[in-house]
Amino acid sequence: MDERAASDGARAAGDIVVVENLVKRYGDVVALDHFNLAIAPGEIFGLLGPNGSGKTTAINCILQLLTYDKGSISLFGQPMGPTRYDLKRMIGVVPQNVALFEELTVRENIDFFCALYVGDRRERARLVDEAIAFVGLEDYASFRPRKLSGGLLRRLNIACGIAHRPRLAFFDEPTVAVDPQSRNAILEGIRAMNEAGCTVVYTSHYMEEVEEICSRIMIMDRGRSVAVGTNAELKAMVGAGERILVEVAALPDGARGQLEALPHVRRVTYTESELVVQCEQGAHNVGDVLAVLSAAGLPLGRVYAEPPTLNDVFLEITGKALRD
Ligand SMILES: Nc1ncnc2c1ncn2[C@@H]1O[C@H](COP(=O)(O)OP(=O)(O)OP(=O)(O)O)[C@@H](O)[C@H]1O
Repeated sequence: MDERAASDGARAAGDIVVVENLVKRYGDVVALDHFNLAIAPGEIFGLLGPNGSGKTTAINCILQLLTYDKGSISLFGQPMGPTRYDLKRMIGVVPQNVALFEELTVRENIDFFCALYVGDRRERARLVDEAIAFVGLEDYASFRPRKLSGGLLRRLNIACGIAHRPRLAFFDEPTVAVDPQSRNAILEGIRAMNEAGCTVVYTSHYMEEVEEICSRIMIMDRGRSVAVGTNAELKAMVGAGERILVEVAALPDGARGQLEALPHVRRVTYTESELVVQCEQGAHNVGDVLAVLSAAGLPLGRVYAEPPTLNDVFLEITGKALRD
């Protein structure tokens, strides 16, 4: 992995994806607003942002599926353009919406997409077998898509996108509406692909997934990058620490004021019998919080502390939650 100053997302020599000052408008809507992105070979790079933040638009511009108003894109160190089939051949795409042929079986669907890249029939048969095994669809190879559950369809969609063994693969929200078993299979598959040398760009609005598999993460909002770094760097960037949650039937103003006055407390919220105390990084305030509540004579329910999440980072930077 490269040693760039991770928080600024600046480009480095040898980057496999470089996007500079990309602007994309749909009429009056600015979907990408001077968007910059730099990804090193070997990364699993996460694009995390709420619905409408511009993730799909960014990917579709990079792939030249959309025209854009301004900016430049290079892939594998070369300028990308609509007719750069030499570069497109090295790319795999798993689109957000499942795109398959209903009249073809699982194996035939994968073979169809793989044949767009690989002419040799024998080599293709091997690649298709590997892709089927890779997504765990061995028992369904002769099924037609209508016989498959949502999770299995997603796995087939992935196999179609990666059977030709791309050097760079884009996954656009591949786990939306899938069961936990398929979700795990998808994430494990992406990890295995990456370990075999494929650079991965992964979009999601699920922070847990991005935290789990990505080497670096860009947080997007309103068509812009608002922060870039490793999971730990992003959390350190905003100084968010543990969050203490306490079930308590009431929170009198006096107790609230005392909690807010504790030295490392950043924010106190109370809704529907749940008190949430957001602390600064490195602060361990559970004892202090409980002391205030006990002194106020408040009977407590469950008490637990959570480490900071990327939602806390998003909240600190944008003032709103990643998922409303
Ligand atoms: N074809 C289109 N015509 C008009 N506006 C569009 C079109 N596609 C996207 N947009 C708008 O551009 C912005 C970015 O959308 P985009 O789909 O790229 O976001 P996203 O982060 O991928 O969201 P999601 O997670 O919902 O896919 C949004 O405001 C969206 O409404």
